[in-house]
Amino acid sequence: MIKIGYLGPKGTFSQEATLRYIEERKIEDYEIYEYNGISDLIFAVDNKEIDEGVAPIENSLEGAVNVTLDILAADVNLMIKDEIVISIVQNLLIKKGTDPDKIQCIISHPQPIGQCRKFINSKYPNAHIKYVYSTAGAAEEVAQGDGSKAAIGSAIAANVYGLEMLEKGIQDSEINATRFAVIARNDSVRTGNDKTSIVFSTEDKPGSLYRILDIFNLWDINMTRIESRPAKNELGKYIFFIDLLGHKDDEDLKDALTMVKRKSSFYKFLGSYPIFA
Ligand SMILES: O=C(O)C(=O)C[C@]1(C(=O)O)C=C[C@@H](O)C=C1
Repeated sequence: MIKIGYLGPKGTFSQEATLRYIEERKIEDYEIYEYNGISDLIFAVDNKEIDEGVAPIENSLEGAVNVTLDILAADVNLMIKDEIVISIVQNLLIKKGTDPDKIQCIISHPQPIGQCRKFINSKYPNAHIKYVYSTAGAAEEVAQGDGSKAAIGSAIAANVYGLEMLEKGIQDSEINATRFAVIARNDSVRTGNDKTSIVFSTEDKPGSLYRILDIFNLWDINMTRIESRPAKNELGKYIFFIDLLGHKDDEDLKDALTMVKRKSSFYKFLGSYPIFA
């Protein structure tokens, strides 16, 4: 039996991604666990409370989910064993029967607030913005409120908390997708259609990042993502997250990673896993 966790409460996009993962990978024997924050979720995998955590890692409009990247790089020794991509439609949710003109506060997770920046600025430029841990948590708060608050979240959350969808599809672009990483204590075996994630930092010398990227060029390895985050020890120092096509057991990728490890001042392997089709 696999214990799978996600960012709750019910009605989050993380729940949708988790159900999609279970269906896609035909997982039959499982138990579901809900967490109030992404960090709680990842630490629950680390301390073996659960086996796998489905955590958002990047969104096509708002970019990286920093908390997921930072914890994977610095705080745990876990791996990505799978990925799921779902389309995200954001809606403005209000308490049923309340006056939309009375909205003074918009509540959501920071990612959806960022995904709906244009909508908020044009329609509710004076609203107070309140950040909470998840879209479903925001919906729950609106359901319990006096009608002065609106949440940004999914149609499922509207349903779960009995809210009205005042405006549908309010994200800045119709194309909006979030990639979730399935975080576990081990990664996955080679399927022939895989991706590999690593994080590293380079020495503070001219051309050091270039020399690492050139390894992928020489081995003809396709890079699908590069993201930098502060190294957190000094302003101007960074760590780099890179996704590559291939599996750690592919000869070329294995050789390339050995070289990267040698040329970097910090290196951590984050897992090989099947590409979400
Ligand atoms: O709040 C939720 O519904 C979540 O599942 C979190 C989260 C995120 O952190 O990116 C997941 C997908 C969407 O991009 C918006 C919010």
